[in-house]
Amino acid sequence: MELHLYDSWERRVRPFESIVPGRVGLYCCGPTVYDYAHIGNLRTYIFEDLLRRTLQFNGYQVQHVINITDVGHLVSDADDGEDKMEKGSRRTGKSAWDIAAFYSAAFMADFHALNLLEPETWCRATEYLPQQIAFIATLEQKGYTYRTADGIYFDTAKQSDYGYMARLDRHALQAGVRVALGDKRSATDFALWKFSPPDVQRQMEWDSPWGRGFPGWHIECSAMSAAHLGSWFDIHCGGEDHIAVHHSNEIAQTQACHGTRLANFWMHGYFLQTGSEKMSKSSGEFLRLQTLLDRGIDPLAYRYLCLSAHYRSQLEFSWDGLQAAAIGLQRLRDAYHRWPQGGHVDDAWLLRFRSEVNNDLNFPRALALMWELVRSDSDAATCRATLRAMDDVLGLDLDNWRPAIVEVPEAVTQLAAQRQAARSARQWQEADRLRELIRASGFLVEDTAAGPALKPVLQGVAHDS
Ligand SMILES: Nc1ncnc2c1ncn2[C@@H]1O[C@H](COP(=O)(O)OP(=O)(O)OP(=O)(O)O)[C@@H](O)[C@H]1O
Ligand SMILES: [Zn+2]
Repeated sequence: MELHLYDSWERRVRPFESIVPGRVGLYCCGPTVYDYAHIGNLRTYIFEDLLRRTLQFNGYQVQHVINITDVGHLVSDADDGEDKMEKGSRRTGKSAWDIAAFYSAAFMADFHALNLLEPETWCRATEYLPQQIAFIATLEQKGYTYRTADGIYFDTAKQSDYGYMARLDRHALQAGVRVALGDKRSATDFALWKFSPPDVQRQMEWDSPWGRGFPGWHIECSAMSAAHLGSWFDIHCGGEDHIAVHHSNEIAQTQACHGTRLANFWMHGYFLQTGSEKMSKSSGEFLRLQTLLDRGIDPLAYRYLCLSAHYRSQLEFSWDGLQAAAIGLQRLRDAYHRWPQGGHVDDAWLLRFRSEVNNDLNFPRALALMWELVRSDSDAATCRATLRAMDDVLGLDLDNWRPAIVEVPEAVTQLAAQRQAARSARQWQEADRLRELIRASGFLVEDTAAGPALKPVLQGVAHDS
């Protein structure tokens, strides 16, 4: 099956063809580095990584760009809140520049722990001021901007199809608007350049033809994606919340400046939810990847969990779900490493796998197919080689996994010895009681030909079934 992807612009799954044969330009909106990423944010990057791996699996060379938002993302979409970076600076007592460096590094650590492929380019908004200023100047020349007391704004009334991707009803929106507009002419208008406030010293600010200040959040992505991929490239991604505002505004600016809607395909990852709410930094439970690590959960178990839900459906987080994913991953690793090396990929299985992932990244089905292979009576070496090929797309890094060396506590060793003695004396009930005590201490006893062996519960799960 040829690759088919859902395009939020057309709101349908359609065949994917790259603009330049064999090559794909992919731009993903990156983190705002004022705090740690939560695992909801990370779900979106996992989806984008799966997209990229699927493109590569289909033979495309992918030019992947991710930006780092280190200025201009205001706490409110209405352009009247504080810059998240300056707020983060107050919260931590460090400079905005320092927290940008600190949280970028933390983000990179999460990124690598999830086995996400390194993009060709990371770009920081603060390093692209000339490009953003030039973009705004062109919009001004073309008559799309106006000035207020606090900045330069984009005039959305100049575009009859503003907000098309979100199917925004601008008139209904305007009539129902409750927020103060300030000097804005319309609720959908957005800041391109904000002036530094006269009374507060900003840490991040620059000179511009309009006065000292800083760029709006949306302009950075239009300017940086165009700088690296041109003003018409293949795929632009982000989380579902970006459809209505951030991406609608990127499209509006680019249409005005370059006459394109920036990307041929617009793709969006749906939220990780806690209860009925989006996981977010400001509300609900804020779970970091480190929180999972602290509980002894492998980051790749979270990746596995994300594979089990389609990217266009919301995923409700639960510890039970994550634990089930950890067990599934461990069983897979055990199976993979039990099988001998030296086999050949079974093309028929791989073709079936391809048709699942090529069907708008249907990873839940691809995962099910992979389990069908694991449970099949195919030759073991062939299974290993085929699973290895599938893992190029799944990214579970099966090949590099090694069992952790876990030290068995002395008390557990003693319980195992007592159990062995009970077995020798044919005291089966006592032996079972001791087995349960050992399990409660986090270990399983396996009776092998060489005598009893102790394994940590998670590692031993595969043999339990
Ligand atoms: N709960 C979530 N599930 C999946 N993706 C999310 C979630 N929340 C945000 N995202 C996505 O994460 C990416 C990074 O967003 P960013 O760093 O700007 O955080 P944010 O949107 O400010 O997060 P928050 O709303 O928690 O403050 C974006 O693509 C965004 O759409
Ligand atoms: Zn963006």
